Amino acid sequence: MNDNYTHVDTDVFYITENIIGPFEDSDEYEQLLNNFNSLLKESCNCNGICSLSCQCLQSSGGQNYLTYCSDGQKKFKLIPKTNSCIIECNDNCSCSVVCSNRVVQTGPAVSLEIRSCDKGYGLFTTTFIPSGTFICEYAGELITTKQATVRHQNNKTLGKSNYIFCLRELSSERQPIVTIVDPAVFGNVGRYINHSCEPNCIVTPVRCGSPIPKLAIFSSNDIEANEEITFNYGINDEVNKQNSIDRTKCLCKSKNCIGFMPFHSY
Ligand SMILES: C[S@@+](CC[C@H](N)C(=O)[O-])C[C@H]1O[C@@H](n2cnc3c(N)ncnc32)[C@H](O)[C@@H]1O
Repeated sequence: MNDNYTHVDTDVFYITENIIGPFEDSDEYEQLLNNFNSLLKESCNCNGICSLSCQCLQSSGGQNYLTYCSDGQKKFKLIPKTNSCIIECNDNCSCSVVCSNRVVQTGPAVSLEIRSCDKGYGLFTTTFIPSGTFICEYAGELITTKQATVRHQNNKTLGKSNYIFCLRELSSERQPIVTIVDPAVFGNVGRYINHSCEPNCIVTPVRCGSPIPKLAIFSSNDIEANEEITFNYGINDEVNKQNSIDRTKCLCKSKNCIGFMPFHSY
């Protein structure tokens, strides 16, 4: 993976991809570890560049990315879908490493910059980013719901910022799949992305050879140079709009701001 970013503070360790969180004596941890050490069952046996019959694209419910050329370079745009299942070709596939179904695994956009702002640090772009572009992964420690609850409570007690992100999906058998990432101490450049009630990015689960999805951040609008990269930390979370007691004030300054940060439950 091509990722040359570094952290500003020395007490944060740079990782380019998710790592497994601390050992815990629980079934949930055992399952998490098992998934972390497993390979995704989907792979393709295409030759060279994949076509629409590629098994990974078929398992994704169709094409994931549109390929286009800009400034003489091959670029990719996320194709919006009703089902958000994205399976990229991976190390177990026989296709070329430059097949057009490998985007998130190649690493973050190169124009990102960590800057100080009114929310602490924030992530900005130094150049224009078109809508549908892969920005970066939100990578950190993969933790259980129990660990997330403990860490969240500790952060609250100590007045520390919370970095934990919880992604909920439904499997094809309608079973809940929960992925929790904490980049507070071990994380990549994605940990600097702040929340906005009117964001310019979305988080999409993307599977690249592992059953555990990467939390991939894509632009949902065109983003101008020097604009801050944001996503909504609690989209579809109805609790969001409920009482504001004990909630962190939101500083996103958007005209649709609900006034406080999304509620966390794991
Ligand atoms: C994933 S981190 C984002 C980067 C962080 N600002 C930093 O300095 O490292 C999430 C934390 O940033 C702060 N934050 C993010 N979005 C915010 C917003 N819209 N309003 C206020 N604080 C925000 C909160 O402290 C939150 O717990």
